[in-house]
Amino acid sequence: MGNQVSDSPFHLQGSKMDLLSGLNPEQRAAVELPARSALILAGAGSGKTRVLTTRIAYLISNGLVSPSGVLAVTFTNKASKEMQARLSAMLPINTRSMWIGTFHGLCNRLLRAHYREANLPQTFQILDSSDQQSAIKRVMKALNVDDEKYPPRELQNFIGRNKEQGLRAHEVEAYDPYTRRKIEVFAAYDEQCQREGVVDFSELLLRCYELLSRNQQLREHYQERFKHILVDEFQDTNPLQYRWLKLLAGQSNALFAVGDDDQSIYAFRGANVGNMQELLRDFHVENVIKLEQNYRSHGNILDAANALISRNRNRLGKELWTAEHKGEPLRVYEAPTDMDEARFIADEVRHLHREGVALSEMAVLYRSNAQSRALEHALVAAGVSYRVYGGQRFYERQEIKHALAYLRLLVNQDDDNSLLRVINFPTRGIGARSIEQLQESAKQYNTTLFDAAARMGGKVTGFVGLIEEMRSATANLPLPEIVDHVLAHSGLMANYQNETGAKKHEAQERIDNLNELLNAATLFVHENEDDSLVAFLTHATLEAGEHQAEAGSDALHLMTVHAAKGLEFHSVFISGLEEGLFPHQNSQNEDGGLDEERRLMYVALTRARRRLYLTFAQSRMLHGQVNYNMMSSFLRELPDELLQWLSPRLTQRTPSAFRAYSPPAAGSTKLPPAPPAPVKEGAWRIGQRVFHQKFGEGTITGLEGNGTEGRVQVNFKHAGSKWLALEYAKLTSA
Ligand SMILES: Nc1ncnc2c1ncn2[C@@H]1O[C@H](COP(=O)(O)OP(=O)(O)OP(=O)(O)O)[C@@H](O)[C@H]1O
Ligand SMILES: [Mg+2]
Repeated sequence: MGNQVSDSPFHLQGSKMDLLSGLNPEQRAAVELPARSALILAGAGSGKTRVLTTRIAYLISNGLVSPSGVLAVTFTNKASKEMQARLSAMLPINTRSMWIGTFHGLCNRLLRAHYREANLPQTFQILDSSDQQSAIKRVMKALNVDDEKYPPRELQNFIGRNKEQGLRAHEVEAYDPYTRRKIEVFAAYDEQCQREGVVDFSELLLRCYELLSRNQQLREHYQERFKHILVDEFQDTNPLQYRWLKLLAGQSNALFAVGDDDQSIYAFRGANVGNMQELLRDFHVENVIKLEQNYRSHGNILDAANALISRNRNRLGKELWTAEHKGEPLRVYEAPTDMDEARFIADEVRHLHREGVALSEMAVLYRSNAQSRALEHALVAAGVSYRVYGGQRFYERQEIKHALAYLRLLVNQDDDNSLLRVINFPTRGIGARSIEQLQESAKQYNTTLFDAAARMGGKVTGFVGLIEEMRSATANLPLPEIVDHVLAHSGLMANYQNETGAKKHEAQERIDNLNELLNAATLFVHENEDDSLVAFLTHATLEAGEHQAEAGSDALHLMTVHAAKGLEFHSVFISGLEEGLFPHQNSQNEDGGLDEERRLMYVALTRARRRLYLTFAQSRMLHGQVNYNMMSSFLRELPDELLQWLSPRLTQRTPSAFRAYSPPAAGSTKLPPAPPAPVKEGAWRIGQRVFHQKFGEGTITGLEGNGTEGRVQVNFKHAGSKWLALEYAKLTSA
C-alpha cells in the first residue's frame, strides 16, 4: 500500500519567511489558513495557483504535513508539471513522487497501486475514444444489435454520460424497450472490457470512486494519508469528480479549493459551477477568501477584461485591480482576409522577437482548432518556430490524415499505407480478419494491396470500386472540387456529421478541419503554378512535421483558448474575433451559451501580461467559399478608450470602405500588408448570366466589394442563391 505517512516533520530553516514574503496579506492569509476546508474565490491572475503551490510548500516546510500527505489536482498535465517545478524551486525535495496530477492521472495511479482490489489486471490498458468505439461495435455485433437503429456513437455517449454520473448499467432506469436495449449493450460492453482487461476514460474515475467507496480499509488508509487535498480550477470539476474529492476528504481532511466562476468554460462537458456552493455547504466552509489584486496584467488589459465580464449575469461577484500602470492600449487589427490576418500576426511576432521578447513568451489564441491552419501557413512562410499545444498540428490531425489518404489513393492506388488507413474508415464492415487475408494474398501473388483487394470480392472489392469511382468522377475537376468530392463521397464528412451528444463538439472540430482542408486546396490553387493534386499532396507532406519546433527550443505558442487556461504570456494575440467564430455560432442556440463564450473571452484577455492584440478578418474562407462575418460583439463590448486601431476603423463593409483601406497611422509598430490591387471594375453587373463549374448556370443578383475582395451574389438555376468571392469563384459569362 503506497507510501507511509512520515512522522518526521520537514523543517527548513528560515523558509517560512521566504515563502511568505512576496505575498500580499490576503494571499498570505490563504496560505496560512488552519487545516480546515477553504475556498479561494478570485479572478484571473490574482495568484490562486501561486497561493495553492505556496501553501503546499508552506505546509511541508513547517512540518504540518509530509510530502506524501498532500494530494493536489490540476487541470492539465502541463499545469501539474509546472506545479512540480515551482515546488522543487521552493523545497529541497523530490516532487516527482508527490501526488500531483489531473483527475485521470491520479485515478490511474490509484488503480495501478490497487489493481487487485479494483479487480483489474496489473497491466490494464486504457482505451481512447476510437478504441472504445470499436469495442462497442464488437459488442453490438455479438448481441445482434442493429447499428442503424442504435448508432454506436450514441451508445458510446450513453455509456459515458451514465458513468460520469456514477451509474452502472443495472442502475440506469429504462422507461422503454429502446433504452433497455442500450442498457444491455452497456452491460455487455463493461463485461467485455473486464474480460479484456481494459478501461475507458470515464471508467478510470468511476472505478476509482467505487474502489474507495466500497473498500473501507483502503478508503480509510487514504483518508488517513491525504490530510491536505488541494484543487486548482475548481470551477471546472464535474459532479463525479466532486464526489471523488468528497470521499477522499472524509470527515476531517482539509479540502483547499481555488477557482474563479468567471473562468468556468467546461459546462458543455458537464462541469458544474454549482460545486462551489456545494463545497461551502458540504465542507462547512466559513471563510471564503477573495483575492482582488491582479499581478499579471497591465491596467488597460485588466480594465478591458473587467468591462467585458461585467456583462455576464449570475456572477458571484468580485473585483480585480492592479498596482501596475496602465501600459499600452490593446491593439486592434482588422485584416482584409484571414490570410492577411495570419501574415500580420507572423510579422508582429517577428518584430517583437527582434525587440527581445522570447517566442515562448508569446501566444496566438483561437476559438477553434481549424483556425490554426492559416496561422501555421503564415508562420512557416515567415520562418517562425511554433508549437501547437493541446492539439495536433493541422496536417497531423486524424481526420486530415484520413482525407489525405483517400486523395493519395486517387493518384497512387499502390500506396498500401494509405489503403490500410482508410479501407475501413469510415467503417464499412471490413474486419481485421479480412485485412489479414488481403495482406496474405498480396504477399502470395506479390502484388499491392489494392490489386489484391480487386480480386478478393465482397466488401473489400467494394472499396476498390469506391476509389475507382471517385477517381473517374474527379478526373477533370479543379483541385478544390476534387477535395470536396472526396470528402463527401468517401463518407468522411458524413461520418463526423452523424455524431451526437457529448461527442458532437469534437466532431464539429473535425468537420471544421476538413472544411479547412478544402480552404487549403483553394488557396493552393491561387498560390501555385502547378495546382495538380500531386503537387498539393507534396505540399501537405512538407508542411506536416517539417517546421514543428524541437522540444525545449524557443517557440511561439499556438493554442485554443480552452488550452490556455491558467497560463500567461508577455504578448497574446486573440485571433478570429468575428461573430459566429468567437462567440461561436453554436453558443447562440444553447442556454447560457453566450455567457460561457464571454467567460472564454475573459480567459483569453487575461492571459496577457503586457501586450494584447485583437485581430479579425473581413473575409474568411469556410468550406471553399468566402464568408463575410461581422466583427465580434465582444470587441464592441470593450471600452473604446482602451483600444488602438492599427487598421482604419471600418464599421460597415461597403465597396468604398474597401477602397478606403490604407496603411495605419504613423506610430503603430508595423505596417499591415498592402491593400489588394483593384481589378478592372464593372466586369460584372447585376442581371448578368454566368456559369460556375460546380453550381452551373445562374444570374447575378448582387455585387459587393472590389478587386480581389469583391464578391457576387448569384441565383443559380439548380443550386439556389449563393454569395461567392470573385477571386475564387472563377465565373464565366454564360
Ligand atoms: N504577491 C505577488 N507578488 C508578485 N507577483 C505575484 C503575486 N501573486 C501572484 N503573482 C504573479 O502573478 C501571476 C499570476 O498568478 P497565478 O498564475 O497564480 O494567478 P491565478 O489566479 O492562478 O490565475 P488564473 O486565474 O489565470 O489561473 C504569476 O506570474 C504570479 O507569479
Ligand atoms: Mg491559476
